[in-house]
Amino acid sequence: MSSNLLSIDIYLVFLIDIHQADAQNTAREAAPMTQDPTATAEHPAPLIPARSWAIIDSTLREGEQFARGNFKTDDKIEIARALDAFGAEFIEVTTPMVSAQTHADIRRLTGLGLNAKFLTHVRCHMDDVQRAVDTGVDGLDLLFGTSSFLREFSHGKNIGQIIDSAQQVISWIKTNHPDLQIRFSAEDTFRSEEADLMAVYKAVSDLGVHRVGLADTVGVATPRQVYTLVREVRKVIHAECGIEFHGHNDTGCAVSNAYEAVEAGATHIDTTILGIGERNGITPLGGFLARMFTFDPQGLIDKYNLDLLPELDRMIARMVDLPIPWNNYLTGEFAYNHKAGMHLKAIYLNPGAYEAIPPGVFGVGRRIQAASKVTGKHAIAYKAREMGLHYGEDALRRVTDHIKALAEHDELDDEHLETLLREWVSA
Ligand SMILES: CC(=O)SCCNC(=O)CCNC(=O)[C@H](O)C(C)(C)COP(=O)(O)OP(=O)(O)OC[C@H]1O[C@@H](n2cnc3c(N)ncnc32)[C@H](O)[C@@H]1OP(=O)(O)O
Ligand SMILES: O=C(O)CCC(=O)C(=O)O
Ligand SMILES: [Mg+2]
Repeated sequence: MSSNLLSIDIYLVFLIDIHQADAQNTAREAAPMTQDPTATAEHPAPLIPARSWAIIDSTLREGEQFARGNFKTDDKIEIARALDAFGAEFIEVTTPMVSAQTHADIRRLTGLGLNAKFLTHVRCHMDDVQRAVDTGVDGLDLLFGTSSFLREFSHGKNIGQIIDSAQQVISWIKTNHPDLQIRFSAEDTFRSEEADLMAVYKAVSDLGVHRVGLADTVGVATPRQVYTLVREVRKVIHAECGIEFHGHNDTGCAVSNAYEAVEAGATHIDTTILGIGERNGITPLGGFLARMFTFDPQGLIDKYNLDLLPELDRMIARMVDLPIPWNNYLTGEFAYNHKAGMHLKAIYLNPGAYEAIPPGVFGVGRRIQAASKVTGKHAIAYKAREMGLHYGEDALRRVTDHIKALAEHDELDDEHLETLLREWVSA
């Protein structure tokens, strides 16, 4: 055989280089956030620290409103345990008003002794709240639609009546169940009048709710609108009152909108695993984490067991009997597929050249697709070296061109490429 065998040492050094580059990529620091009092010159604060926001995962509430979300008791327990193992701070469950079985399931879930706090999503109505308080949840997520659409076609109440109901319900909870967290959300926030919203948010904040919610119920808000409104709401509520954002994905902005909400000061973001929910769903857990990872990698690594994300996505895909989308954030089949020659040259030297987030952190691997018409000589040389083969410059050019020409007509898989490279050397 005429090729020089690449020694195992060189091969290992090469692999280690890739892993070191991954680690550097993970630990790279984002721009400093000047208003963070803990920041120092040596340890500048990340742009958006992960400790400034929490996840309210609503797979067991919004996710039950997904076309194929019909979770049985055992499914709910599996989902809750998996979210808890992942480190989700809050788990939102459906209202106990749905059925006696749902009521019993919530009690079962809250009895599991998990670290995550359970919240149940209920209408702003005494019947619902009284049914919810004996389920063992940590908090109640109240809502009332404030847009003219929902005032006219859903519940028929005006803003004054909404505030009166909120007062009755919130006062009752605070008097009778002072340990419960209370959140009040203005459903369809982004199609509501700003003056109405401010009146409602100020009233419920004065009544002592722990969080107010902004809901982009039909997925119509733009990132700039979300940013602006969160800032405005901040001005009328008490300093200790949190802000939650819930965003649908009808116009493809659910992740961007959640990010803008956090940037503007939101403290809680609603997500579901794989983004399942009414219509085409809400902010997906994985997509939101991918977005936020780039600002504070270490903060996310400290807060969550990120490498469990693929298991969460697989679990929900199995339960709703759908595949994980091929282009899903982080866990899609091709989310870390590298193919073009110019990319492959750089990726072998440092994966960070074409990856914003190291896949290993989220428990996924990358795929190098070296055999295609868009490949290049560096990729072929690397692939050959992995196999212990070495080509001179002319031979490398020729074998590369041969592979490119073949790939114009045929799909070449790894096995085919390896056979071809081996035969080329011994020919
Ligand atoms: C955008 C969202 O995702 S909001 C959350 C949606 N979640 C759900 O709907 C939970 C699942 N729902 C259910 O199981 C049922 O709809 C129930 C048990 C809540 C109510 O069932 P029903 O009594 O049969 O009423 P139905 O669902 O047909 O109508 C909704 C009722 O809620 C009322 N309503 C709507 N929003 C609110 C609110 N925020 N606060 C109080 N009442 C409300 C409506 O006025 C209507 O009551 P009405 O018949 O007295 O006018
Ligand atoms: O309660 C909320 O804030 C959100 C309710 C909801 O699912 C929505 O408005 O889309
Ligand atoms: Mg929703």
